[in-house]
Amino acid sequence: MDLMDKKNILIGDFMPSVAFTGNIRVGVYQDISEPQHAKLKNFAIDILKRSSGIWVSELTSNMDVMWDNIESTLSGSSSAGYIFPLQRFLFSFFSKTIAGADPSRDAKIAESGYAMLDRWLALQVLPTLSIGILQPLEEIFLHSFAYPYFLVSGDYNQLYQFIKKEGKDVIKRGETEFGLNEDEAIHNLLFIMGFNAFGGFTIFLSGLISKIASDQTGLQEKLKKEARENGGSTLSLASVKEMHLIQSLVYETLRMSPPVPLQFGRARKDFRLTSHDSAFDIKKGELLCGYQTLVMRDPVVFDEPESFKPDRFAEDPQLLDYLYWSNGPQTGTPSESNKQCAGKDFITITATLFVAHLFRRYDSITGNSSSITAVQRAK
Ligand code: HEM
Repeated sequence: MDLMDKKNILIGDFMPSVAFTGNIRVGVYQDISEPQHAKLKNFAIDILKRSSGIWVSELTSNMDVMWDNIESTLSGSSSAGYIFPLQRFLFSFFSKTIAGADPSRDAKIAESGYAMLDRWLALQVLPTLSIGILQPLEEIFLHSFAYPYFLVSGDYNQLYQFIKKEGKDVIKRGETEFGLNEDEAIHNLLFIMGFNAFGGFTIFLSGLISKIASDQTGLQEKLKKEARENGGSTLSLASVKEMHLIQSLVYETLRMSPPVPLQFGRARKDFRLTSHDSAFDIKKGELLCGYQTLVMRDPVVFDEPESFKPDRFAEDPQLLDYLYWSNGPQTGTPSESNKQCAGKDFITITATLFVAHLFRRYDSITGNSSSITAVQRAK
């Protein structure tokens, strides 16, 4: 971090208006040199630690709602789209674990909270997203201007009021233990919950479900065996330590398809950037972009880098030093002195439990990148 300044460049040199976050620059946009970054990062890390007691029970109960929903659609149709059921599950799960707020206490939020977040997210990232429309039309019509906040202000205000009312305990801790004011605590909570957690997991888990559901190599049998023979009769955070193949599958999915593939940094000073075989002179103030999808397919590090090998990391755990999806190595520790994802460990644990729970519930699932076409309940 002594080389790179991360101020205001989460998604490149374009930054959405701070109106989207209550006119506050939330922690993710702050560089470690800014005093507020440490408070906000420690707040985020603390939230996760404190919710560890309810994490697994909330995860499994909300997942059951999601799978029930998908099964009920499948009972009357040949396929069931899973993106919206997945997002409903994520919204409810993260509201409770991150903000301590129960959506079932607010009918409108319980019904549409996930869609409100989708609209709020879309307007912020659309100017930087490639959605594959014929060029130059995409540049002209989608990427040439920032979208105004007023289009989603109604949604955001409702989410704000929901967190303010139902997330009182977490907000109070932000105030008393991390020196935040009420507004800073709420807007940062909403950002962590909505942008980082909900946004990141929507991309990550849809990719993971798709990979598993479309597999033709016999992987499901192996995952099922491990999920049922290890980790105790009730899943817990500790179960993950006994599920080496499922964990490795999760890492391999993050290696091949990092949910946040681009990372940006502005050079604090002149320096020389070296790779295995080249060197580049970087000038102070230049904006660098790291493309994780390429970095994590480095043939010098990874054997057959373009092949998806679910047991790759179980076979060679030292490769975790080169797994960078969280803006730092998987063996690193997120802290106030770096910009590594605060949720790094919870994310891989959560995804491992997601797969373990799936194979305790089902013998097999079939589907593609958006739909489930068949499930077979565990016999
Ligand atoms: C699959 C889900 C997730 C992915 C892929 C992901 C990925 C990332 C990445 C790549 C960054 C660095 C961004 C940058 O500065 O360029 C980041 C930062 C961050 N993430 Fe995550 N994240 C996920 C979920 C979460 C969750 C559940 C939390 C909950 C606490 C979280 C909290 C944060 C925070 C607070 C930062 C900013 C760190 C800082 O300012 O030092 N993320 N995340």
